[in-house]
Amino acid sequence: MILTVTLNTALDLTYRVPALTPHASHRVTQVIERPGGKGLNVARVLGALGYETVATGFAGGATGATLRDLLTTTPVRDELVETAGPTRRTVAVVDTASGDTTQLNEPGPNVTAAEWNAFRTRFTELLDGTRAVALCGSLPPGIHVGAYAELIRLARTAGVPVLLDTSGEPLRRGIAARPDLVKPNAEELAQLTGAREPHRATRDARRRGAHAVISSLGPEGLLAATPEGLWRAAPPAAVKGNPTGAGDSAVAGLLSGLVDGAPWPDRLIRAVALSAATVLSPVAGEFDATAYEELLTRVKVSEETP
Ligand SMILES: O=P(O)(O)OC[C@@]1(O)O[C@H](CO)[C@@H](O)[C@@H]1O
Repeated sequence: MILTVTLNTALDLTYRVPALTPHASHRVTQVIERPGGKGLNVARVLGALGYETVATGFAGGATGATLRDLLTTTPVRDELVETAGPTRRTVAVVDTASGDTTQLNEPGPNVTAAEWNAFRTRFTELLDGTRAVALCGSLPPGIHVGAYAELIRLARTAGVPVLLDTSGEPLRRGIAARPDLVKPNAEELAQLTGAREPHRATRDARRRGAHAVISSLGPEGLLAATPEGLWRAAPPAAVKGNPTGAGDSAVAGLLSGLVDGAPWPDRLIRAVALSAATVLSPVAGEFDATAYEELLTRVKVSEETP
């Protein structure tokens, strides 16, 4: 079983408008509602690929109830812990004319110390029988910045490989707890290391404690610094669409490769193919299955000199 953690789950709304203009009023031509937050997207992609997947984190209020209702329509097992505060909403506004997406993320509920303790107990129980765990997304208010570092230590004690995908101070502290994998994007990596050049930033992030660092370079694919070598993986051509959730699908690809014991180049091919196939689908947490199968044969991986 693969476990995903989303401490700040979200009811994701995707709005499509003909053309987004600042200071103007818009008619929304399409509304899509999905259970979201980065870890839930990862879980939904893994579930669609046929992996037994469990999602934990927090959910509360009317938005939390809707999110949990929607989750029952997916293969993902719901192990979310109830909060008194309501789950946030996020809005992705897709501009049909330009193809660009604008993202608006609410901060999330104020999680209490008692709720955090209940979550930690559930997380520790779930680690028994878990083959890999992913910790994903922002922290809701009330959760301490070292929360991911704490969960990484619990996973490591239980002998479960752990992947971290977050940003800012939670990423800095999390890396120091020595996760097996981190997947920052180029901007998050630059903020963490102060280095803009991707090779330098990726190597620097590894020195801070992560066993392997997979940096997403947007349409240019992934750069991976691992104990076995340095690789670059890229899609055959840039894909146009909604990039929301592309990074989460890359995480799903990396986790599927990890639990299958696939070599690094294969893991990267899956991650890039899933990521591109997600850009081609209208919403995060879903992918174009036909494009995915085709991309698996066309993603290019090259070994780089350190
Ligand atoms: O505020 P966070 O947790 O960093 O990001 C939340 C979020 O924008 O990320 C996903 C795309 O990766 C969306 O589905 C989701 O709601």
